Amino acid sequence: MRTNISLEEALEILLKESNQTEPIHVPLMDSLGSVLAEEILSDMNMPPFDKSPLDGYAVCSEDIKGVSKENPIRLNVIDFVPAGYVSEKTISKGQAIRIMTGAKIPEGADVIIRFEDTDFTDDSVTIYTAYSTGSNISKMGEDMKIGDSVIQEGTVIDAPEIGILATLGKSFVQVYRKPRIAILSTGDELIDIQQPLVDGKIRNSNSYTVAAQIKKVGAKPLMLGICDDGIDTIVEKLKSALGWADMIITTGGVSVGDCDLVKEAFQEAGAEMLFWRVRMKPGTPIAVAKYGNKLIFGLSGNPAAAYITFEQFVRPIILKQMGRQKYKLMEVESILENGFTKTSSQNRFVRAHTFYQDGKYYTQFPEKHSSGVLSSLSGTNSLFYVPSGTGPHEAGDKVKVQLLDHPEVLK
Ligand SMILES: Nc1nc2c(c(=O)[nH]1)N[C@H]1C(S)=C(S)[C@@H](COP(=O)(O)OP(=O)(O)OC[C@H]3O[C@@H](n4cnc5c(N)ncnc54)[C@H](O)[C@@H]3O)O[C@H]1N2
Ligand code: MOO
Ligand SMILES: [Mg+2]
Repeated sequence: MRTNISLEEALEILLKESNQTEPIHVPLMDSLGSVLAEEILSDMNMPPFDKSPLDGYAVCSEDIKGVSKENPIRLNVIDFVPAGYVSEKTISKGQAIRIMTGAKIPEGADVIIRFEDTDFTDDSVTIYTAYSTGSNISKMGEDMKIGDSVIQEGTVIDAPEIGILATLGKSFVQVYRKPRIAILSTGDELIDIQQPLVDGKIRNSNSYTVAAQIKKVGAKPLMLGICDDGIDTIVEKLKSALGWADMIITTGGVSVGDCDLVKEAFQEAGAEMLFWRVRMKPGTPIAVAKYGNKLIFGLSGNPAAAYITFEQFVRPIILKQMGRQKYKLMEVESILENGFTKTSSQNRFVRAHTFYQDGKYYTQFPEKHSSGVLSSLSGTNSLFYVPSGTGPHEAGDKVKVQLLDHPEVLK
């Protein structure tokens, strides 16, 4: 087992040990946010027929050659065709068909003239401008042609992709499966959130925070609840979860305390330790093991440490497993709104709120930022990164900030 490794080493080990899930077929609407595991070829032309992009009149360009305001032409209107219908008439010399946006162009017509450029009665239309052949016609296949590769494998399915797949009639789509992730909170001091507080105990918040983080990344959390600090209980819970979970996340019990037996439990359950302790604050005592191709993360019990190490290590691994090619948090240069008085001997992540104004990012951070404090995480959307050996920082300093939850992760 490696110990006291750098952030970069930890991430490198994890990325090497993580595998993409297998492709599965899911109903179209369940594919939102997943990565497409197939190339989508169009098996149709879109639009499937030449269609009108305007409400107006379908005419033949020959008929309106040379017309002008001074020399207009009057055509007989022989039919009316709304979208969704097909005119059975063919336009001959001197004739026009009243047509609505989205309707198929009638036989014999090669130009559409919008209402605003005509004068019309029930059975005639007067045209004052000449248009060349093909004007105002949406050609068959102008959006997609048969055989076009319209969505590449590896694309993250967002609303436009859902629309394209719907256009092509795909009610099921092949995507990389969302990993199932078991969450176990360890600690004799923990009680369920429905329980009243008892002296010496606290409610289990970590399971909920981590489950929410997993959901936000797009994977499937399953809370195993609370488990005491006894090694046998932890091993039993781990073994049962290893049967169905793709990944297990535990919180608590990874430091050096007498009751911190989670690392030992990982090994007792048959897993091989990959590393313990990363040179970062908060979250130093993170422990990671592997069981076959499944990763088991032992996050610190301190709520902010668990939250931040999830963002640094678990989130990119889940994204990679789901087939994402971009899984790193977006990092920007930002101007500090308040000072940070600490010098840091460790790489430190400070919870922060970052906003964008007039072309620049600005960052503020709350007063309370110790790893046991959860409340001040509310409203934060970023992490101010203080590399070891740097600081203190003054208001106005330009610093590096990681944006959590940035839409960039979607692509
Ligand atoms: N002698 C040393 N003591 C500690 C060190 C050290 O290096 N030497 N490291 C400290 C650091 S840093 C951290 S971080 C914590 C990590 O502790 P553990 O991962 O072992 O976690 P626990 O001891 O179980 O709990 C820590 C803290 O978090 C609370 N907790 C635990 N689970 C939950 C939960 N599900 N929901 C809410 N809060 C939870 C727990 O009650 C403790 O207060 O170790 C330091 N100690
Ligand atoms: O690593 Mo701990 O989370 O610093 O307090
Ligand atoms: Mg402990």
